[in-house]
Amino acid sequence: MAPLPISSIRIGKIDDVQELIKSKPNKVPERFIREANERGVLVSHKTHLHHHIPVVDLSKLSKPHTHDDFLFEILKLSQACEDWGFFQVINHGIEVGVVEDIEKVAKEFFEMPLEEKKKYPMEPGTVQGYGQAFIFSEDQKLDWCNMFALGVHPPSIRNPKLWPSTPARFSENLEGYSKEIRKLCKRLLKYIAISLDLKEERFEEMFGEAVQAVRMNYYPPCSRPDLVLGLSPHSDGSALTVLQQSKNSCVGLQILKDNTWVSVLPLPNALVINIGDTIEVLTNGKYKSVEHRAVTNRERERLTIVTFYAPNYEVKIEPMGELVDDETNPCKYRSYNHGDYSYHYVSNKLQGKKSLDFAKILN
Ligand SMILES: COC(=O)C(/C=C/C1=C(C)CCCC1(C)C)=C/O[C@H]1C=C(C)C(=O)O1
Ligand SMILES: O=C(O)CCC(=O)C(=O)O
Ligand SMILES: [Fe+2]
Repeated sequence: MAPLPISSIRIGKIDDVQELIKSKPNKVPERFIREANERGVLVSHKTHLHHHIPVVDLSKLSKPHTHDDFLFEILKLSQACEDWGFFQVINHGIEVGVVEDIEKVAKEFFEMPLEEKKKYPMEPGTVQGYGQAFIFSEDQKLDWCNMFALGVHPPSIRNPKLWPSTPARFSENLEGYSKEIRKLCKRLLKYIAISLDLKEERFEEMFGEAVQAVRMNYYPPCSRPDLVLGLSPHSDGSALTVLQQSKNSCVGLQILKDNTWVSVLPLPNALVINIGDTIEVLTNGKYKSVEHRAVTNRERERLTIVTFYAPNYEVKIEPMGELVDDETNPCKYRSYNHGDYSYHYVSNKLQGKKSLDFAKILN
């Protein structure tokens, strides 16, 4: 995917939030302060409600005791994808060591001095490297977050200069982790296909050599979490996203459910999965990519490791014939090439579900 034309992008000075809190722990610069309506008290008493999004036990799908157990879990999965766009998976089969190892190097990376991290810069108009993504103007508000993003698969999307030499085991741990997450995504897509009454391999066959990218998000504590956002509201452009929260993580992820921001309570050893825009389009809107955001904490830092899994850039995306009916369920999205959607997604700021307007058929 070509970088955006840099000459036209002026993004102003971007303060590194980790450095900010070292020098002025109680100061929140104007550029981080959101308008009251953006901070998101959307509705009533339910705001800040902690909620367990649906929990899917993958061992009940891979090694069910009975066929009914299998069907019950598939039903849970399909309800989660339809009603929430989010679920947590437990008993996912990824070894604790693999999860711990990636968390360790991600943490060590963010703890390095700024000069070291700046060796891997996210240049304006690109999405890989260390910095803040999705900033396209000088007056755009900033998120209270430092990011480090890398394309992982296929190798052609990698920028090897951005793979850090320190921490020493960073690349090795990321390779091992990404292989496991890739296997998990393939399994999940298989179960999602079953839940839609499609043949198991439907997505895998369609996706070709799937694109996989990782983004590590580090949210330092903020003295005024009520004024800032850790990550602006957005839906993910991927097919599936896998989010790992660091061990004993505080709450931070919120999803928009019935016009209310609902906090997701981290569960030990679970991974959070969400449906991306691509599955929404493929299922003609049956499974939803749901808007979400991250908020910060006054005392505690938070680290998340996020994998975006998507079809190959060459793949044509459109609602699947099996899920469209001209009479009862007409096509809601046009067809497009996933590479074009990726380009569109990364050329625009995070703004709720606006990116998906690219594909919507407006009546
Ligand atoms: C900061 O990056 C993102 O938030 C992001 C980008 C992912 C990507 C890379 C880091 C390098 C390779 C390209 C790709 C765009 C996948 C989000 O990813 C979403 C957005 C789309 C579209 C997608 O497929 O995943
Ligand atoms: O860090 C989080 O809780 C949310 C991250 C996220 O939504 C993303 O990286 O796309
Ligand atoms: Fe996201």
